[in-house]
Amino acid sequence: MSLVLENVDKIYGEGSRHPVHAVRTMNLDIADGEIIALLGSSGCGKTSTLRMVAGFETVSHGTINLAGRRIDTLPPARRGVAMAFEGYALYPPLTIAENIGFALRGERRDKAAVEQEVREVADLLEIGPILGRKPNGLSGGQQQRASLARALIRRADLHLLDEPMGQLEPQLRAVLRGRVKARIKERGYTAVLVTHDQGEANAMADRIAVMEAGVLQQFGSPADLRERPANLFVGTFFGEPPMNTLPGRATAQGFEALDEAGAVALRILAPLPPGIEPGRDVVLGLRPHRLHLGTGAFQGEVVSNQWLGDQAHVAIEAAGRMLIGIHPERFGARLGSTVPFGFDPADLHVFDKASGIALAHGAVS
Ligand SMILES: Nc1ncnc2c1ncn2[C@@H]1O[C@H](COP(=O)(O)OP(=O)(O)OP(=O)(O)O)[C@@H](O)[C@H]1O
Repeated sequence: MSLVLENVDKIYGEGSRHPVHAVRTMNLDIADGEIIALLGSSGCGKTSTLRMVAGFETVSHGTINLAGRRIDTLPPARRGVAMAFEGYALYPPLTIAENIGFALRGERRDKAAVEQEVREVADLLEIGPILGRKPNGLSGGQQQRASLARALIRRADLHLLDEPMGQLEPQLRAVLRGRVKARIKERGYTAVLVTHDQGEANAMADRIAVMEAGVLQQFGSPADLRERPANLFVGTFFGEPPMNTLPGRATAQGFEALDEAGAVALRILAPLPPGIEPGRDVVLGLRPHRLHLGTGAFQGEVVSNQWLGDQAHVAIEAAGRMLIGIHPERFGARLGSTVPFGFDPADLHVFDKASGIALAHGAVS
């Protein structure tokens, strides 16, 4: 069901001497059947946001609506929300199967049908063999999957998943991401996933809400965030390795990238995108896979050259800055050697230097 957060704030200790403003004027409009991820570094406010939706934290200001009904004033049990939370305890006296099936209790379902559904969701999460065991003595990863199974088995208006696979090994996590996503989509659930792992957000979410310091920076599809980052924070936070950045200035002929002393280090000849006037202080952004190594108008010194098995990551020092380029094959250049490099100005992202707001993507046509 659709979930709408309107002007939501979370202030811990409001009115006290040291209030913490954890979430600031958050607006999110999530469509029925959509999976979204709240993505950001530790302390950015994603868990606080999720806990307000679940009802474990009060909303300081603003409203939350689920399926057109206001829920922020309701107790958690009446919100129609299923949750898998880090440390969201399983009941110790019950077996894992009973813990998972417990969620279906109120639904007056046939016992055999419940058992079959428990078995199915347990197989999906690779915990079939531990269904008869009690939570104590199980690994963190097993308990986490049981908690996730308990949430996924419920037909709720909304599913909230807080770092649901954080304790699993990378390989298992990669397999389960796909399965969990398929299950959510098959059932038409709406889900909010909290993660600090952009790989997970990319793999599972239709849209990603990037947060920093309690503020929503951008809410868009993974492709939007990659190709049209709203600001310099999203540009450098999202994408691996991070976007290269070059402080510079717009000129009548294009852009000048400046070194740390403020001297012109690179001249990029290109017509200015509309809305950017000569003299504007900017930061130019270039994704590493758009930096061409071994060819181009510029020169840089190789400071590292790593072959990752399927691509090379090469760091070069140019314009007094460190730039990273991705090369699809081994790049045969020694450390300390000087190599040509270049890029298409159409691949540049241009940000306003003072505010960080994006001015243009694909600097020229
Ligand atoms: N109960 C609380 N009382 C006071 N401050 C809190 C409380 N819970 C969280 N905070 C603060 O609110 C801010 C946001 O925390 P939150 O847990 O929402 O971030 P997060 O992005 O989920 O981080 P993490 O990934 O580490 O869980 C942080 O500064 C945190 O210290």
